[in-house]
Amino acid sequence: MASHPVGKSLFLGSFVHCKSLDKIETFHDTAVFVDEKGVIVAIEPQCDEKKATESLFPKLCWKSGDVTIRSTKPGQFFFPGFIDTHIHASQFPNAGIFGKTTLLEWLNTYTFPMERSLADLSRATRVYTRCIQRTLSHGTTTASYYATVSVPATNLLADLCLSHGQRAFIGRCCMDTLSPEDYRDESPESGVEDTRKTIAHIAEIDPGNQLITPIITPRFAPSCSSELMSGLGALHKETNLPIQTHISENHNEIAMVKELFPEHAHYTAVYDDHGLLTPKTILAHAVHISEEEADLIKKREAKISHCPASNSAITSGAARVRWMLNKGIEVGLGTDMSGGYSPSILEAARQASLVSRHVAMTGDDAAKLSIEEILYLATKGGAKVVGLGDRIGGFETGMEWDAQLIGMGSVDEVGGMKEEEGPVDIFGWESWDNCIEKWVFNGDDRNTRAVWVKGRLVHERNGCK
Ligand SMILES: Nc1nc2[nH]cnc2c(=O)[nH]1
Ligand SMILES: [Zn+2]
Repeated sequence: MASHPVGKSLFLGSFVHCKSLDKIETFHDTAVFVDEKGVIVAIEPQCDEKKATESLFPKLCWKSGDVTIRSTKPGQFFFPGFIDTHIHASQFPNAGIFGKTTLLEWLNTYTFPMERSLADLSRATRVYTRCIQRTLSHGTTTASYYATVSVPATNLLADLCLSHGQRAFIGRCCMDTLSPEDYRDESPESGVEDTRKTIAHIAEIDPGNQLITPIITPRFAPSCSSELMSGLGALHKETNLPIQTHISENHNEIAMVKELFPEHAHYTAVYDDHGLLTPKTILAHAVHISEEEADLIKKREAKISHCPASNSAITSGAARVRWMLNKGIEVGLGTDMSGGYSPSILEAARQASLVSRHVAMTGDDAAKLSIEEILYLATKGGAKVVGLGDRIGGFETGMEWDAQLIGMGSVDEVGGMKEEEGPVDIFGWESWDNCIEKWVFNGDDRNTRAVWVKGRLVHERNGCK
């Protein structure tokens, strides 16, 4: 549970964030002042606790007793919270289970049965609680979630994200065809009506969508009738709520779309022709989109969630992220758990690096993504994909404090490292850039010492302050 009420906070020490796609900015001996709404109200360089409290507090009309102070220790730095632009909370128990399947077999074998079983709310409570705890512990401060077809279970996911303090987009999964008879919407009309029920529930629990926002979620074109997609397109037009779906993940899926929707120019056009391709649309995967489709996505200002671990695990393919970025398409990272085996966006970032190297090995050396680029996709890029680019993803005055404290234990000559200090060996001679690289490729949730969303402490690793 979100353990602390939000008060004023002062964060001191070292901060790292992505200034742009190709630039990481590191600042030390800095003070970041966060007000009771979780908003960064001042950033002061060359500032220690004494200067902050004696000179800056009076300017902000802050009293020392009202402020929680957190300082980095050697080897620690604050980093923006990760944004998972595509994750299925309802598939969490299946993480790591995919055998040799590819998408359509994987859906029928593992995925639909698990999702259907969460109509049992006690089971859903266990699964969703653990999913939220686990993603928070990996530094995911914002997640765009698929839930299930069930309205009560989807609303429960919204309740749990709110109570644990995780920023989330909550999608009731819409599908009315080509899915199990007992796990689908009864009709296009009921699919839209049930989506409205989740929208109404979220309006009740979080009016103003401070933390939780509904997201219109047609599962993917093969499992949605044209009527359902039109209804959801109209719902988007009426509410201006965001949309998420899957696109062009797998060759058999694409062939199916061609067969089911022969009158549309291509897969992307199916969504466009139903009013579902907009600046507020998140398209997961886009592994096999054509030049023409990418140009249409750019024209509509729709966004792409790149899910590299999933694309390798269920053998979907290698998305051409450099090509998308060169076209000016906004791209973020998704775990796509449990197509992806891991709830960690750090893992997604390193897999994005490796997948880009596989694309490079097919002849386009420029395809390789740098550390700066993958961390940008994990934070600022993701923030833009979910429509929160002006609020989260970096440390700037006016932005909200969604952050994680990263710590890497040093290898001392006598005792070595304590287990809880994490899996990254730091010898003390590395540059800051090298430390960040080592964190990205060797780090895990043991390095994520604490996590805040909108100024509230939502996770703290035991025994590792
Ligand atoms: N990866 C993935 N692709 C999908 N396409 C339709 N449903 C799904 C899903 O649950 N996961
Ligand atoms: Zn997915």
